[in-house]
Amino acid sequence: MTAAIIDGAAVARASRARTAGRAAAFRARHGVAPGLATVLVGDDPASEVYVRNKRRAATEAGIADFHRHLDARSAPDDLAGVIADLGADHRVSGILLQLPVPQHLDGPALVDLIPPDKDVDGLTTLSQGLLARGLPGLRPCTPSGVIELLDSADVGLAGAHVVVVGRSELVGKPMAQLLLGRDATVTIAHSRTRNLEAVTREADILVVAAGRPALITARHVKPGAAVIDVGIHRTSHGLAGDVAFDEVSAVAGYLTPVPGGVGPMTIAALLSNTVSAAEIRAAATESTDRRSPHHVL
Ligand SMILES: Nc1nc2c(c(=O)[nH]1)N[C@@H](CN(C=O)c1ccc(C(=O)N[C@@H](CCC(=O)O)C(=O)O)cc1)CN2
Repeated sequence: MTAAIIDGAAVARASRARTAGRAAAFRARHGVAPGLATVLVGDDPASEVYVRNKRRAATEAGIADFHRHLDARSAPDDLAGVIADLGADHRVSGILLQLPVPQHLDGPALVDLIPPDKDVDGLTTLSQGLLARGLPGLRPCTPSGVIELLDSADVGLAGAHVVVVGRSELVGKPMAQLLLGRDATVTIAHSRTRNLEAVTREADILVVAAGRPALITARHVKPGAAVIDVGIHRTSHGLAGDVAFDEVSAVAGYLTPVPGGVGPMTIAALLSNTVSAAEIRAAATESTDRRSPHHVL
């Protein structure tokens, strides 16, 4: 068997085109574009690439760019001030703090300073709680992108056994919650899981976000399973994922490549969340205006 390769770059392009249409409609109706603020602290080269790509994709989709770049030695208060300013700025629909932040800063605490209605990364404690409760809210980008990839390939989720390898706040945990919301049977495996191979071989769908290059080999995969590789590593041979692509493609039914798989979907989901945040805020403002005494008169 040779796996069908799920082309994340193509699915992301289609998603971004839909988002651009929504951004144009928003602008036509409200006279202002949705705005995305990217906050980068320090000069980690990979983070610089990701933020540059996010800003370029946002601009191409008709989303206004509000970027802040802070020195690696910035104090927590400096960052808190920047986030507060962006939170109060009506032109800014969404704010993201690029992760990881330098070690002396508390990333989760800083993320929690982002106002919930501008949390386009879906990473604040409130957004994650809403997701866990199945309530409406902005969802984390990479897990949303994975769901969109699976849907694009018509891989059924309801009743499927999905094994998620990795338990990070960024991917593993919210991934499991989103899958539960789609009626999948979900197992989370992690670095302390015994006999990983036996666990992953049970999966109809295997989502790997372990942060270890080539962790998943052909032996870990049930024939015909869908394998989604969230990992991204810069190796001497170029970019690679958590999945040994060549050998797994001989066993799996579906497989995502690295690059060109989940990564582009993360950015597509971010843009979609940004326009959603703008739409939700505008609708809330309109309904407040309708209830104000001026409109009654
Ligand atoms: N605030 C956040 N920080 C981080 C997130 C996140 O979702 N929010 N995720 C990752 C990194 N990330 C987004 O920031 C990200 C990673 C990879 C890609 C991507 O498009 N990858 C390309 C290859 C690009 C390259 O490196 O040359 C691909 O896989 O094809 C986009 C976004 C950690 N931090």
